[in-house]
Amino acid sequence: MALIVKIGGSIQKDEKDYELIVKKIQDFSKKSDKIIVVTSAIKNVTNELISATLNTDNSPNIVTEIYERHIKLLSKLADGKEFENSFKDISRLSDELFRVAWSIRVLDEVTPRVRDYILSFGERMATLLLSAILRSNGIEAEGVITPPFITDENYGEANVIEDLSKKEIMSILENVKANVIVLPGFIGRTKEGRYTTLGRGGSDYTATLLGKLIGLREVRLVTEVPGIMTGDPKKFENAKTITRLSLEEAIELSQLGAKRLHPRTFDPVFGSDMKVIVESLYEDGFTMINGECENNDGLKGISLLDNAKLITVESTKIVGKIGSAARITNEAKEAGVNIISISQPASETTIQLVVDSLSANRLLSKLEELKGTLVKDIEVNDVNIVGIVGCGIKKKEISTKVLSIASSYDPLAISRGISNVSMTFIVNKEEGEKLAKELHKVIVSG
Ligand SMILES: Nc1ncnc2c1ncn2[C@@H]1O[C@H](COP(=O)(O)OP(=O)(O)O)[C@@H](O)[C@H]1O
Ligand SMILES: N[C@@H](CC(=O)OP(=O)(O)O)C(=O)O
Repeated sequence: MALIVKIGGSIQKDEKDYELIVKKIQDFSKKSDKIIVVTSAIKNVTNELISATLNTDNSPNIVTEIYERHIKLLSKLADGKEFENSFKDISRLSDELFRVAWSIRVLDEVTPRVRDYILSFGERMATLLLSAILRSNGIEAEGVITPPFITDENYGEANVIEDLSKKEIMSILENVKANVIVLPGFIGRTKEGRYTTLGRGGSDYTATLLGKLIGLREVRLVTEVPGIMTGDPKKFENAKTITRLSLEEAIELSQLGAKRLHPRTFDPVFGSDMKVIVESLYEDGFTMINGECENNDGLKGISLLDNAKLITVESTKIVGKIGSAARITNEAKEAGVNIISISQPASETTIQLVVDSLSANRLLSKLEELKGTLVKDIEVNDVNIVGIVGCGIKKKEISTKVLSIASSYDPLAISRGISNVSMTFIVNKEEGEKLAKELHKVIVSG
């Protein structure tokens, strides 16, 4: 039976990492006759390519540095004919990237389509590098740099057209005879062949969606942390690995930002018996995601989003007026701003939206235009979003405990997530970390 193994960007930074990746693929090869490796861009490359699109003056320097990093790794980890051939392939791709970098420098303009084209080089170069390293270590591997998915033209967050993508993938599988196939995560292309991206963290989603389309039972997401943990280990010192998550819990945690997973990572698992395992390259420990809530499930994990704004739109003109909320949310759509949370009291005198701080100004300038007609006042507050996830929260004694802790932080809004397995609290910016840490203590102490 084939297996999908996703290799994250966090674990592709130096020679040692690649030695461990080779070993991991060799171990999997003993158990599976076909391995589909999905790779992310190497560490930090997507961020650097994004910065090239934002600082166009510096873009040729940024892409030169990216090229040199790939070649340095290749020269350390591949030799002879393998080095020569892959050096040529990576250089050819980099020439193309370099030409685009110069074009955006001259034009000083980057459309969403060009941005995705530029980002696509990260995963494509990583595919060439990783497959060359695997071959140099005696693994029969082939890299295919054409994205496996056909998508719509929603650049930056493209939607996969599943039936066309399935045909594409089946034809790749038929044509590639090697035991190990390396494919680029995160990217797709339109029917016309233009590059698209699936959204940040999209390689995890590539892996699970490939699993669904091929009909596989197991997808492994290999990263730098030993699974999905009770909290981000960089923020919560005593965070522990969560051994098992039901599908609903995993969906809630990924939506709330855990392990920087793409929010749709677990959608493909619905209605299938596929299990997803998140594991570390460096240490033991993993999280298994599959199945439904179990009776003894308690609280599992916490997330803290610490860069959000609460926008309160006030007006008596909203009261009882059909379509008011739609007008306001439409402004967000027009401004290209994702609404993280939305609420309205039954008196209908306010509508509250929580959005990412970085995009808040775009929405605010649109809402200002409604002043005098639909909107009377607009208030803006810096807030944190604290989410707690676990099937156990369905139990009254557990939800009461969580609510009693949260109530002492005077939450501005409280909401519940899918199948009732999460609670989210919007609190003032200064309170978020304290509340998250107190709730995390409850999770860790069991
Ligand atoms: N609940 C969590 N469990 C594990 N890691 C988390 C969690 N929340 C945030 N993270 C962060 O996610 C990082 C791994 O995600 P990412 O850098 O995207 O890995 P990769 O590149 O391997 O996909 C970790 O270093 C960790 O700091
Ligand atoms: N390289 C893309 C896609 C991805 O999933 O990366 P990673 O596996 O390193 O999170 C990003 O940074 O968004």
